Amino acid sequence: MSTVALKDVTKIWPDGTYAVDNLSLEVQDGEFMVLLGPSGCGKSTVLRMIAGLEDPSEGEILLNGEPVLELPPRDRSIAMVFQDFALYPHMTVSENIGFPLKLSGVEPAPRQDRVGAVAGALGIGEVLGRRPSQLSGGQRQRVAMGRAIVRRPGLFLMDEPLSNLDSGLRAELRAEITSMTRELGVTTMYVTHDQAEALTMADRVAIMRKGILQDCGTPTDVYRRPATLYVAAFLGSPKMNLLEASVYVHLDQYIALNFGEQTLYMPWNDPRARAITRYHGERIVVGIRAEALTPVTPQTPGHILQGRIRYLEHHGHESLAYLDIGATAIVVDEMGGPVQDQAPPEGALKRIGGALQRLTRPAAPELPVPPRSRDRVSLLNDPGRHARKPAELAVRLAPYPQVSPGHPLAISVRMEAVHFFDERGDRIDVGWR
Ligand SMILES: Nc1ncnc2c1ncn2[C@@H]1O[C@H](COP(=O)(O)OP(=O)(O)OP(=O)(O)O)[C@@H](O)[C@H]1O
Repeated sequence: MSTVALKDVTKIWPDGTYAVDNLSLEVQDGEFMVLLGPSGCGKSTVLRMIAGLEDPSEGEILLNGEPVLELPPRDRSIAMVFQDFALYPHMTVSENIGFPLKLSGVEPAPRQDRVGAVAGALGIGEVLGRRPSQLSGGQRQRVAMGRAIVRRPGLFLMDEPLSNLDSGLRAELRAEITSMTRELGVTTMYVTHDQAEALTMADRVAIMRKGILQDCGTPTDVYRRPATLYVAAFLGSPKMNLLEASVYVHLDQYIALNFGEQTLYMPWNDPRARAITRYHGERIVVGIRAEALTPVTPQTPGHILQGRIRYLEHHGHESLAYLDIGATAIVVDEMGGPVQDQAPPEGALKRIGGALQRLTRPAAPELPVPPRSRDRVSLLNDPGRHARKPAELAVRLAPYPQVSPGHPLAISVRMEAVHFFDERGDRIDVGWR
């Protein structure tokens, strides 16, 4: 039995960098929790604090309900596997896996039994007598996992364990890791920047950006109802269409979402209508995934956008059309660098609250400093703070469709699958999850 709880955990490096900012997260017994986010967002630092390799600057970490910050790493019943694992080159696979048991004084016979069982579960029972140099990359990673798991830890921490492997092997090991950890019932925290890995492996996914937790839920939750604009932009391929819209409320009738040249009308009986009423006369971000869009004949009634194909991408099993619809797209910064509290250098490019800004003056007081606890500032109302560009609406088409760039295309929008975000990037919706 092993549970993990992080309470208001912050890690500030000596240079002032916030690697992790006020993180609270609970992992249930036997759960497979994936920490997902771009490079530098603080994922590894979270694992290292749980393992006891780093101390938090603030906050509390509990294992099985007990505070562990005073406990040295070896007493935490944790096993960790990294991207760059090191096996002992002069030892056989069997000796490598059994080494932690030997260190803790387990007799050779039971040791051999446990090594055999773990190697069998990992599909490396046939190579127990080989040395690491005689193994493939995938086999070596399995040995590293075997060595970590053989002590039957309460908690398994994995930091991008598959990132050095080729894509075929990654997919294969993905399935093996999840079935192994579920079979053993061991609580697992798994770090990756690969959304496919996160969505296929996790019971729940925690998505981080610049040290701040953005969302946490099942893969279906975070994909279908992302809590923030950032999560909406980060998950999914093709990327979610994020369009700037002006809101006009016609009480008891409908809400008009104006994209510049075109308007969608949300009926008044839509459960989200009341929440959007607050934004009358303001701009919001409307998020539409490609799967919520269907090409239709031009005169089809309903929620229709008229567009013109700008370019096509053929992916074999489908084609993607990118349409000019006369709208403006919001570009969300995906960089995962931590929040810097220092004044940036003159003329530097600094990303603030999801936006890219060229700073012409060095004066820190004039900078729009994001609120410390919430890395969000207005995305829409200050032209200096966000990137916008003409929208290219991504739409799925059949493979090799009979259309070409320049072709007009009418698109039906499934309104119930549309997402709404406010100027700070928070989801607009009531009781949404
Ligand atoms: N020992 C350290 N001293 C100072 N800064 C550090 C230290 N370790 C990490 N950082 C910084 O803290 C931030 C978070 O790093 P961390 O390794 O946790 O990110 P990550 O999300 O795991 O990234 P990656 O996927 O690239 O490993 C980064 O900006 C990193 O440069």
